[in-house]
Amino acid sequence: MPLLEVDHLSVAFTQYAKGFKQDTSYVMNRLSLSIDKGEIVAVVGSSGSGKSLLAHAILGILPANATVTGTISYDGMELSPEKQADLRGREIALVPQSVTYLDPLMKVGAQVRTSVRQEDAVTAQRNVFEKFKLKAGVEKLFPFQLSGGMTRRILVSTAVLSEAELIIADEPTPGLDQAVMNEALASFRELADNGSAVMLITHDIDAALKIADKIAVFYAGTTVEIAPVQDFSGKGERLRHPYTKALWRALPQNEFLPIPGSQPQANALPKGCLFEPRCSYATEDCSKQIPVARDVRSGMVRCIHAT
Ligand SMILES: Nc1ncnc2c1ncn2[C@@H]1O[C@H](COP(=O)(O)OP(=O)(O)OP(=O)(O)O)[C@@H](O)[C@H]1O
Ligand code: NI
Repeated sequence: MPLLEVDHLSVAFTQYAKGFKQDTSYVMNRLSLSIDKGEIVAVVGSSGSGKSLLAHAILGILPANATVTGTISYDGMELSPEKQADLRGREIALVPQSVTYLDPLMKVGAQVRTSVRQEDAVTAQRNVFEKFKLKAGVEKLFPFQLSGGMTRRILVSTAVLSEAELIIADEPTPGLDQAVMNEALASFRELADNGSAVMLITHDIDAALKIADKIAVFYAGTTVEIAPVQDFSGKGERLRHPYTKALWRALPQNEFLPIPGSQPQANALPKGCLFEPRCSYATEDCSKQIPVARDVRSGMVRCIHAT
């Protein structure tokens, strides 16, 4: 049984437009994803594809104007808002994408120690700070005295020390130098190897490939493919979805070929396959309806042509 199971999750936002008119945009559509204990699933996809929304939906911290349908189960139990509040920060830890999550009025050392479960919180905190090259004096600083990179290292330290069962890291590496970034990635791998489940949200496919077991590819609010990391090799022959293949070929070390066009906006989604307008393999059937998620070669794909 997976530790986390997201099934047919949809999120819509209702906003008041001019006058009393309501405007609803469907930003996440029937998204399914699961993570086992001991596993790292990397979530990749362009800006606005719904990665942070998924993280916030799992933690139960979406804004009040969001309407959610579908289910999120944790350890076999469907999550309710009460249950989410109970698990948050204890069993489920978030490394937030925004660095504004720290308490501005509390010194960072003390702040990080509130999530430590071990007996000697001070020693545990100091060891992790040292690992992430945060100097001895840093624990006495307030959040406003930190650089962006330092703040991110502190957020990662908090998650590492929490010993949470599920760690959701939303873009944890921007602003980190190569050595610290490798240290952070290694820490996530270590947490998984010790039995936690890790969701790593990132733009950095290279980083994802270094430590993840599976890669989930998001496009316009849904997963178009979930593939084992091993499938990201060669010319991408083993990948299932044309978008994933295109992402792989767009990497500098491969052909560096960009994909023409752009991801559709939530209020103007195509009727059929969301990638159809940009897909070089598209046929007439592709624009008829959204392809269902299918299991193909120990992965998942939403493309009627995938084999
Ligand atoms: N409170 C909100 N009201 C309306 N729309 C929202 C709200 N929050 C997010 N959205 C929309 O939901 C979509 C997905 O946003 P999300 O933050 O999940 O993207 P992302 O994949 O995390 O992007 P990035 O890589 O830039 O972090 C975007 O189109 C965004 O504009
Ligand atoms: Ni995001």
